[in-house]
Amino acid sequence: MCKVSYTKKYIWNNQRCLWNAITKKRFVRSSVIKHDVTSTGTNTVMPSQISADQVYEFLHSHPDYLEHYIMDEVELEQLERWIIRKSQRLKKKPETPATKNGRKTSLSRWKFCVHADKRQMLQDLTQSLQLRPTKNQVLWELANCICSAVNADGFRLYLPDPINSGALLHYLGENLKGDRTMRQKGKIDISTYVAKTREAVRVSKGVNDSRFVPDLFYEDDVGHILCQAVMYPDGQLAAVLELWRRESESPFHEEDEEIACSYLVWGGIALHYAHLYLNMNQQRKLNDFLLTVVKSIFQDMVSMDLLVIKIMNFAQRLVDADRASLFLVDAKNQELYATIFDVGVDNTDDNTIFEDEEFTKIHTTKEIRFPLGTGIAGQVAMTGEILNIADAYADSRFNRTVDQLTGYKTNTILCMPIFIRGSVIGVVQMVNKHSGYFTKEDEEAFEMFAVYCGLALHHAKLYDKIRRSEQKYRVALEVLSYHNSCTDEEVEIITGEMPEFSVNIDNFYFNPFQWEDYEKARFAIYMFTDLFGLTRFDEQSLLRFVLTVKKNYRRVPYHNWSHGFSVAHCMYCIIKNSGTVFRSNECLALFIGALCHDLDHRGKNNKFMLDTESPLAAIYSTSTMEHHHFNQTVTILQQEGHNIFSKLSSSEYKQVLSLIKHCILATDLALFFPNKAKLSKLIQENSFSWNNQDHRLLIQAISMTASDLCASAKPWEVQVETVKVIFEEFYQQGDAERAAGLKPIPMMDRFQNDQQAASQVGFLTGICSPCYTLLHSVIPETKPLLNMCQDNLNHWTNIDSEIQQKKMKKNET
Ligand SMILES: Nc1nc2c(ncn2[C@@H]2O[C@@H]3COP(=O)(O)O[C@H]3[C@H]2O)c(=O)[nH]1
Repeated sequence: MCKVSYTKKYIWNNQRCLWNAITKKRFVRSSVIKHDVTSTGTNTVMPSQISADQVYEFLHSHPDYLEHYIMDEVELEQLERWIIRKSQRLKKKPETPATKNGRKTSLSRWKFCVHADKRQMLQDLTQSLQLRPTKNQVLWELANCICSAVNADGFRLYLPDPINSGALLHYLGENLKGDRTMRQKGKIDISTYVAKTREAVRVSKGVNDSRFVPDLFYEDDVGHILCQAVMYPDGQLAAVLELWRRESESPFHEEDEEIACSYLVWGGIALHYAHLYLNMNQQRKLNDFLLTVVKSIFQDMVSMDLLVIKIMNFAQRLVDADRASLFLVDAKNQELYATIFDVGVDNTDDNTIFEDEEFTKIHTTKEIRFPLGTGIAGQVAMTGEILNIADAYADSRFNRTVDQLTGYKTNTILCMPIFIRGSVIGVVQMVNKHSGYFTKEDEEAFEMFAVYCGLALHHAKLYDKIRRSEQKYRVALEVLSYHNSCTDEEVEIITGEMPEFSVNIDNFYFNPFQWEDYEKARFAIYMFTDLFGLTRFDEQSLLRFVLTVKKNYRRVPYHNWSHGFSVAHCMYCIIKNSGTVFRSNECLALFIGALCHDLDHRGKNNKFMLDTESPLAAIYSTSTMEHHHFNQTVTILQQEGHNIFSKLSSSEYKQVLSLIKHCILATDLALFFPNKAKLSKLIQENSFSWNNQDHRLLIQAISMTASDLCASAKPWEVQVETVKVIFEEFYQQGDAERAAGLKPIPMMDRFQNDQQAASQVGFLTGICSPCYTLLHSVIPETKPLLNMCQDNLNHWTNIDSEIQQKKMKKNET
């Protein structure tokens, strides 16, 4: 007690002395300083003069005094500045460090160590992260730094076992080894203790510590241990660092612990940022990859299998697996079979894998097949749940036969189901993680890849289906074109000299009904030749074309070959009688357009197609049938030996085809009304011009409608004959509508046939008469059409009046 108070007093006295000597006066070694001391304490005895040598001597022989002084009086920042300055001086000029028991003291070693500058340490960490960007690498570097800073002889780094919670794995710089957890009669090893408590532990051999198992010194040579927890800033355990010194060295001190601690604080931050950096990097890579995958799904439609392999390859590198396989479900046989098996790691750069077709070795085999439910893959396929297996051979579900077959040893497995529309279509398997086991993060990343695998497979299946239906479509088209094309015999029949026609067909009064179908074909060929000659056209193609067109009109009551022919005939008369108003290619389009304008008509109108949701209406929502008629025209032209335009230049061909489309679409009565309004306006304003392309298109469209409705502009007998078949077709549509649960309009209802005359009056008044009036205004030579239409209208009006009178009389009686 007495000694203690003496020491305190002694220290206090000498502190005062030193304080004055160092801080109040200029301190020059070996010089004498005159010094007036003002006493502030009653016990103080101060020498009036003190030399620098004396101070130096004093401090040298009283290191404890110096330490107390520095601890009490020197600011931490000042202390750090000294340390840095000192370490920089030492870097330039190495000094022999002070030794204690033949080795550096902990504190001095820290000062000498280059890592005393923590900035340097952070730089080193960042650099190592760039070289090997893994979290474990940062920890490894950090451990090396601390080991060097506290002058430990070695260290062991333990990482939390991702699968076995609470257990640790020994990290050897590259890989993880074994389960570190050791338990013995309620005791655990040091690292597990530190992991659990997060307390730092300093212990030396021979010291019996009841907290740990006795075999804590795993190597004979290890004499002292300093074990500390490495934490993330969020308080999670990143690792446990176990530093050790040989038995011959001094034990770890509190300072060593503090040094390590200070490094660990910085290291924890570095680790946190490393984590962010890695995450960001990985996310960027992932985004780039997924973008490429999606692009590839839409662009490389044909190579979807390759895409699946690429996806797997990327996933494989992401989870660091040695092998990857894809098994597909064979639902019929309740089996799984390997389509992609044993894909090795591909080391190509992520950006190049999509350019390199031969990027990976792929073994595809159908020989690896096993029942659903067998093995890990079978289990996943059955349950649809992910399996992460740390030790395949210890798992009873593991199917060893595949290993026996391949000679490859499976240790760890990550197996994921692939779903398409809620059902498992296959499983993708990652085998043997290069270090340790597949983690929760691996599972999450892999899950997303399984989704993309599913997407790619789904697309592969869809494209396969499309390819197959394309082939089927081709076959169907071949069959169809065989049956829908004219035969050589048919061509033979109409080949040769055109017979002399006893009638003058160049007139609007011509009755198409009096001729047989073949004769109509002959007339059609004649009209074409008459209009265009045969110098620009191949005769054989023309024969085949006309005969095939004839064949492609269905045997419906009205919209049949007769109708097609009579419309072409009317157009022929318009062209013939209108002089040179239409240009050659326009005539070509008008005539061929008229001949083909109702190809493959089914006797039902556009509204019916829409109402009954026919596939045609799904393809063309407006002018449904007219689009189809044009398509049929093109299809016939494309058949072998049918292209009547083969001698035209490509620009002429394009122009004629585009005009044909315009002409055929114009036969949709829905388009007549706007066309009528436009042309009426032009005529009223007297601004119609044959030099204006739009006006020309307009009059072509009106000419098509006029030809299409020519039955109403024929002599009365022809009109009556035609109306019979028109209404028969209308009634058939009405019947079909009724059968489909729809209510037919009165005109199409066979039970309201007394409406025919009234309907004709309406039709001729509202549509036909305005059409021929307009046509007559622009092409006066079409006057007969207008006249006949007017005649027919008068007939129908009279008939309708009679019917109305009869009805009225009937009602009166
Ligand atoms: N009511 C009535 N409609 C007709 C007559 N002639 C043609 N049509 C209709 O007019 C339409 C013109 O285009 P489509 O040939 O497709 O179908 C035709 C028929 O629906 C007719 O004399 N009377």
